[in-house]
Amino acid sequence: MASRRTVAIARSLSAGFARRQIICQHSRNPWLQAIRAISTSPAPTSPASPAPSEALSSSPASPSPSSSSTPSSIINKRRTFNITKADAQPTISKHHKISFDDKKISLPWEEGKTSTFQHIWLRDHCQCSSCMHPQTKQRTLDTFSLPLNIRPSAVEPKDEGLYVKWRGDHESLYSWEWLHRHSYAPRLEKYISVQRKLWSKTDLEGDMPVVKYADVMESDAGVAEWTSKIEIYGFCFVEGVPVTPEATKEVAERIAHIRHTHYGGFWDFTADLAMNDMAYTDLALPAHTDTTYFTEPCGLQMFHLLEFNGKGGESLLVDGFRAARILRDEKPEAFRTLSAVRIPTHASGNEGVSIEPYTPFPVFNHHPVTGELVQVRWNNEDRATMDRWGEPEEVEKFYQAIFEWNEVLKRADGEFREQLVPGRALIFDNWRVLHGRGAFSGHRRLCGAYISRDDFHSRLRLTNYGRKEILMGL
Ligand SMILES: C[N+](C)(C)CCCC[C@H](N)C(=O)O
Ligand SMILES: O=C(O)CCC(=O)C(=O)O
Ligand SMILES: [Fe+2]
Repeated sequence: MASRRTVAIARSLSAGFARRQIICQHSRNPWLQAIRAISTSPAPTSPASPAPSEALSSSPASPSPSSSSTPSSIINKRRTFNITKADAQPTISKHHKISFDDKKISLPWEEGKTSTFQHIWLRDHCQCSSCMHPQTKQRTLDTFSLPLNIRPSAVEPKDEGLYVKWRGDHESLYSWEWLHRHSYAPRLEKYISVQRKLWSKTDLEGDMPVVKYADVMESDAGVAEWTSKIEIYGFCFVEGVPVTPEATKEVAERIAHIRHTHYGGFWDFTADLAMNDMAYTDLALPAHTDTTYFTEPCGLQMFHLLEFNGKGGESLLVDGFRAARILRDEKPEAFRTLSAVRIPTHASGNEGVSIEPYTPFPVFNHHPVTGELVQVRWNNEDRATMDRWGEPEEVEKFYQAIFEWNEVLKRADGEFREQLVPGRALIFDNWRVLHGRGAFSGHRRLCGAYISRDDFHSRLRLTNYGRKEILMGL
């Protein structure tokens, strides 16, 4: 645990060349203190480079058994998953005075903590309609017209919030809730958000994420339920979808516009190699995530089986975040390797298409500040030639790691298998859940679409928390 500013220089296992990354851990800032650069940490031999288990301790990939209870915010009591705040409206202390010096304002909260805000920061974040465009919510204030040493001439608590009169006469009013929410010194973590449920096959028995077509089509409350289930479980079925590509497309578009790729927008395909990709064959596809060859892989993927007259073709889902946690716990070395080694990928089966990301990415991608696992990218079929290594041992180490990862992915208790059926569409989070299908014979027609992660996230938050709540957090 870093008690002062620590700079850890981690030599990563990157395929190709020795990269150096500087990871700063600043003890006084709880946000930065959480920095755990898993993806670049060397073996946990020095105290400055935490073991993965420690580093992921607050992440969705590793809820500790004791903290796995579902927050009340996501219990589906009323069909929507409204956020609830741990606290009532924040109030300012009656016994302590708001004060300011030449640098900052100090705000003592009733709960006993005191937030300090520097003047330049506060003035720059003025919420008034001449500093922030009331319709576009963009900053219209010319930040650079402010004196860097700006100071208030008066500060006063009002019912609605903190009133500040600035030298030079501008007036600002910041609501208590906004101030509490954005307190950075210290950060006041009071707001709960959706927590994921990592699942095994048996966890899903009796707890299957399903929504009704009519609910999703009729109201945003239906979409709130749908998107939150996708967020919590990493996938969700939609029951009762009319068996046409048109109706399926409309369902997908209840979340957001479709992401076009070289496969088109909304796709509708059979095993005819219309596109040169194994998806368009009757071959088996082991668990994978799609579009690992994009700089930003598609966020959601939807499938709806329209026709099937044959044998086999069963679908497979595996919770990649749960599998990552298992690997981290059982084979930490493999987990570290796959958090660091960058795997080149490509899509080049089709004439006129040769796609690769701007840089190769590792299998496990972590939030750069919190260290939490945010994205799994894994498609062994689309892995390109790996011809950039440091030490020769890195090659063996890499193969060891992907063999161990493959073994975890193929454990029966993590595999949820189900035959898709017309009328029951499947949507899943392609950054978390891996999918596959068995080999098949006969005629099989599948349609579906991709949706970008950011568009999904926007819809998830707006339908579940409401615009007012979202804007307050910006
Ligand atoms: C979904 N759709 C049939 C359009 C394409 C499937 C693409 C599969 C590809 N190998 C990948 O991993 O991206
Ligand atoms: O055929 C299927 O069920 C899925 C194929 C696949 O992985 C894909 O289209 O991305
Ligand atoms: Fe796929």
